Amino acid sequence: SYDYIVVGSGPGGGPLAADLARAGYSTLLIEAGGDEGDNPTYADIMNFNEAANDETTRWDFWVKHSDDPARDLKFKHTTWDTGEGTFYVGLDPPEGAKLLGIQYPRAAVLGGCAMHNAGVCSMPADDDWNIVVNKTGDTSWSAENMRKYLKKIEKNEYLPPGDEAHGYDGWLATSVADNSWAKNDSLPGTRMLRKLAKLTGQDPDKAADLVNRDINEVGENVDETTSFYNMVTHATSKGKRSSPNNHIRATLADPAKYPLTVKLHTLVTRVLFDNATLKAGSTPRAIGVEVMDGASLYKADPKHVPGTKGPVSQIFASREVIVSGGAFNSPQILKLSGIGPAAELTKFNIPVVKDLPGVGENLGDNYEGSLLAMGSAPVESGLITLLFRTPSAPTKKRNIYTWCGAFSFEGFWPGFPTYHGPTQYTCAMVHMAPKSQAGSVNLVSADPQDKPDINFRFFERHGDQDLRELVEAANLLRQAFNAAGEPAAPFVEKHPCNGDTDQLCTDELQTEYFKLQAYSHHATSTCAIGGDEEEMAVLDSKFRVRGVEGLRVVDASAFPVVPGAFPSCPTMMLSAKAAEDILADAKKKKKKT
Ligand SMILES: Cc1cc2nc3c(=O)[nH]c(=O)nc-3n(C[C@H](O)[C@H](O)[C@H](O)COP(=O)(O)OP(=O)(O)OC[C@H]3O[C@@H](n4cnc5c(N)ncnc54)[C@H](O)[C@@H]3O)c2cc1C
Repeated sequence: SYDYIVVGSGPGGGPLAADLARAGYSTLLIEAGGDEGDNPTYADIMNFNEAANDETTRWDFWVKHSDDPARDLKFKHTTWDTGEGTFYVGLDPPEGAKLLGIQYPRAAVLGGCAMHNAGVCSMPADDDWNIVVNKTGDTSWSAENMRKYLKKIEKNEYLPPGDEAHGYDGWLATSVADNSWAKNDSLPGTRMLRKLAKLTGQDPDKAADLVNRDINEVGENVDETTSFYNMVTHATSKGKRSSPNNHIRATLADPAKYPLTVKLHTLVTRVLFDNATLKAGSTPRAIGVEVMDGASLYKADPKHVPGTKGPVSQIFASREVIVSGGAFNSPQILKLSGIGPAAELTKFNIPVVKDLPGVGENLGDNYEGSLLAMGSAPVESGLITLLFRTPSAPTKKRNIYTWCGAFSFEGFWPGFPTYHGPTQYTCAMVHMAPKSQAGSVNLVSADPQDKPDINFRFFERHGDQDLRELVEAANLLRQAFNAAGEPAAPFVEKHPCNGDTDQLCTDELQTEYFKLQAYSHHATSTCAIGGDEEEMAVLDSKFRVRGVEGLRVVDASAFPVVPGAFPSCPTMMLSAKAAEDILADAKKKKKKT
């Protein structure tokens, strides 16, 4: 038995387990994957695409983008199982191929998806934190207060010490790229940068300095500021990935001081409750978890061998169980444990412990799309990172995070990305603050090895508006391409408008393109924090599962709305906050006894 059991070692659960152990509590961290911290595919941040494709850790979720199968079949990276041990990706599958869906990779490994992601570290808009204050009245969620958690975890390697907005002694290294290329006026990329400056109301002569601006700065009207920035990554300045894996390992390195135990290759199948608390009129109390031991037991793992099971056992926690399986797995674990919409649980003969209709609902994600064009010659340039607001955005806040460079990024499928040749040039776009969070994660059975059914229902609510904003962004970015000048220009666009076949690049054509081809990889909000009066609230502001004792959810599923453009660093901040909240409760309980 342990004081705490944490399920899942990603940005939500990993740092939390380490922090609880560092506070002296015996903590068990259970992770379905292994530890690849020393594997260069994961340790070197530049290998992020290889990492996301790697079978060692990959969990494949095959998701839907809508309730309309015919619409989803038009997604050009729809993936099929050929039955011959290979995938077919595209619109014209071979006969007999079995439809899998749209790939949504996750990493089952110590450190979670922070071990295969690109490491982009970006603060959300203040409103994305403040919404929790507005919903729950808990002022500890104010953007101002949340900054202290970045300061606590960050080991900033890109600003001189003393910057009030940042931390320098934490476990999470942050760094930026060398953007000195922008000072070279003869580069095609620099000419594009200057053009983009003009298009977005910035001074072209200041662009070479602005590309070094701190994207995680604080200040007046930051969220309304259109500007170039330097992209921050959670990696060291030497290119080594920094993630919860580092914090966990550093904690394990001193077992005499920190009582942390990590159990790898273990699938948590459900949360256990004290039977005495399951009677009518009592509040159910979580007392532990049931686990199945073994690697590759979950069917999202491409290495899973059908029919394989592992020995099942029970592990107990004297204080609390914390579920941190991520936006797909946390709601699945809760539902398998009897916490979720009663009708869905009953359908699968799962005894209802607590009827909570919000579990697995409210799934949100940023819409992503890209403008890809082929130059006439390779485009010499570094990355241009720009945050801007498109004209029809309903608030004054910037709504697009874009990064442009000589790469291609068109979403996810087995073997992504496509290399289009040395002249490829892309502006990748993250559309922030999506106005629809109508997605869901639903059980397909009561079998914990099964993957759930995941449907994002893209553009279901206010979709026309979000699509308009994406088209506006593409129209603006397109104007910068040919500013590159010869020999890089002229460019032939591949999408959203296909320069080889489309006579006219209309807004209608682009709207249709983004509606069918948008993709995403920042899923959140399926066990959302909400106010006492909100029927769909799953958690209170202290991460406690409503109506249950001894159980919290701490990961990206707790955010009521998608936090800004990139959720990894915000989730690690949320984790640090959860540790503080849990330890404060533990202190209170100690005083009482
Ligand atoms: C390809 C890709 C690239 C990305 N790039 C970026 C980026 O550059 N910047 C950014 O900010 N965000 C990025 N993200 C998103 C970001 O990494 C996630 O939002 C973040 O990792 C979420 O953290 P989490 O703790 O909620 O979940 P996860 O990171 O998914 O961690 C959950 C952990 O729980 C484990 N687990 C799940 N179920 C069980 C179970 N039943 N038993 C035991 N263990 C279990 C999993 O194995 C996993 O390790 C990317 C995501 C992907 C997929």
